[in-house]
Amino acid sequence: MSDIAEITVEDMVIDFPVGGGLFRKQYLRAANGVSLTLRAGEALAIVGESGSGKSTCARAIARINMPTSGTIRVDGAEITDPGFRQSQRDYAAKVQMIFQDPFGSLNPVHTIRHHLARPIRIHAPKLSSTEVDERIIATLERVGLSPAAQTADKFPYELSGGQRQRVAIARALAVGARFILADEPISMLDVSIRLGILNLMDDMKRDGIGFMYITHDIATARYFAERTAVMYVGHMVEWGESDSVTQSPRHPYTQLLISAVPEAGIRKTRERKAKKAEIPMRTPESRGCPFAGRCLKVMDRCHADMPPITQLQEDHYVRCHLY
Ligand SMILES: Nc1ncnc2c1ncn2[C@@H]1O[C@H](COP(=O)(O)OP(=O)(O)OP(=O)(O)O)[C@@H](O)[C@H]1O
Repeated sequence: MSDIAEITVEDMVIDFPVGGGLFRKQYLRAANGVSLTLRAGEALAIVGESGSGKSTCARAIARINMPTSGTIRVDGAEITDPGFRQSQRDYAAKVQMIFQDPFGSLNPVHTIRHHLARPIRIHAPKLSSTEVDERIIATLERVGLSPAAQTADKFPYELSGGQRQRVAIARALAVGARFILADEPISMLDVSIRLGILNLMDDMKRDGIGFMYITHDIATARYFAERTAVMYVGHMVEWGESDSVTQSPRHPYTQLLISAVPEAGIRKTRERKAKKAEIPMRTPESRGCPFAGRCLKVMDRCHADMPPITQLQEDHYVRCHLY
């Protein structure tokens, strides 16, 4: 299977059934009209609070969730199309997810060697035992876990959180991942080691790996990702080049996220500018801007109509009736 250059999501909607009666099912709309592109060698950060649909979108790209509508294309070929040529196994090798809790995805009774050998054998059954071992050692070295031979013989509990996340990254690389969907990969790690993981992933971009970097933290999005998309309850509200989105945020929700970032040397966060309100649950029947209930600049039409997309700069877009 050839390398993937681009994964494009267009107008993706994902509904989950959440109850209702026999004749009238109720659905939660976890993603609505999501369109984004992941490119080899680049990172796209998806930023938003809990429940904004970030993981749901990543799971759809990993083919764990099926979109209700919309398309996901890999170099132009639609992955939900029955004629899609790549097998599920090939695709799973090239597009891998890593998660917040690296310990959760590692079995405490097996060594790191076992954790890497198993997926390599599944995805490359023709390799000899020596070749499998060589690949394990090379990959552990690639992610900075040296001496690799010693690390390979360790059990997950003998590694720090940061080292475990490196093992998770190694496992993705070992089977030939070209895109990594990283779901809050540093949020459970000690602050002192977060930067090391971000730098490793940054380094991997130079080898052509593309990232979807899911985070609550817009400050790290700017540090690591070339492009940033801000999501609120299933909707992309602002997106584009990370510097532009984070330095000139235009959507009131992006402005709120930025205002919550503590400035260097200042302990207190700046005053948050938004109404206190419950994060709404969207359904297929919901109308208007999802942020209307919290927005200080809300207008009548915000409750009635979803704002159209406005292009602010070459690579900076917003969905807000103010523009
Ligand atoms: N399988 C499911 N069935 C029903 N609802 C779901 C399912 N998966 C996700 N949801 C709902 O979809 C919405 C989006 O969830 P999702 O996990 O994608 O958000 P998130 O932005 O990744 O949040 P977090 O940062 O907490 O991981 C939430 O309201 C969640 O409860």
